[in-house]
Amino acid sequence: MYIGFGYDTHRLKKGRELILGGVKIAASEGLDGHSDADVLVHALMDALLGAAGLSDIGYFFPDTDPKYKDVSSISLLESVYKELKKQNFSVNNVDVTVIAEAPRICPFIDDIKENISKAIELKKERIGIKATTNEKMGFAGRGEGIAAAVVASIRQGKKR
Ligand SMILES: Nc1ccn([C@@H]2O[C@H](COP(=O)(O)O)[C@@H](O)[C@H]2O)c(=O)n1
Ligand SMILES: C[C@@]1(CO)OP(=O)(O)OP(=O)(O)OC[C@H]1O
Repeated sequence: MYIGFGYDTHRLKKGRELILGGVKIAASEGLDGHSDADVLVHALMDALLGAAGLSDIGYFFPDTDPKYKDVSSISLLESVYKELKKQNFSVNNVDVTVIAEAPRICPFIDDIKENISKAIELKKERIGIKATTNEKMGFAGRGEGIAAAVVASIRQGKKR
């Protein structure tokens, strides 16, 4: 069994859509980035790549490549999962924490789980999604951005 950790942050900006875990969330600002800036999925990809000893998302999807402009991060997650499968890895479980002062993430957790479940062939029961505010402290607390931290466990061999 292998464990990986991923962490990412993106700045909030007016005129951008807010996409978290592949779910479009109505909000006055969205996350800024070269891609769709889905901070949750970025942290998840890094956790999976880290567990597999496979570098990071910047290595696989450089932000200088026009191919990734506004790309759906869920589609990148599918590619990451393909890389893992090539090396005979399967995912045991993933545990996600989103740090956001707003909006509330709770109502979207089931849809987020659904998207992740499809992308990495993992039962929804093995996907943890949580959210916390930063109690108004720091960049997340001031509403300047959103952060996500993910722990993932993978194994080499057949899926259970
Ligand atoms: N963006 C967020 C932040 C929090 N929640 C939910 O509220 C609970 C309390 O948050 P605290 O930061 O005050 O501990 C948290 O456990 C989540 O259930 C949320 O949905 N979205
Ligand atoms: C997936 C990528 C692709 O440009 O997304 P970005 O929106 O640039 O986000 P960041 O987390 O700064 O870097 C990861 C990139 O590889």
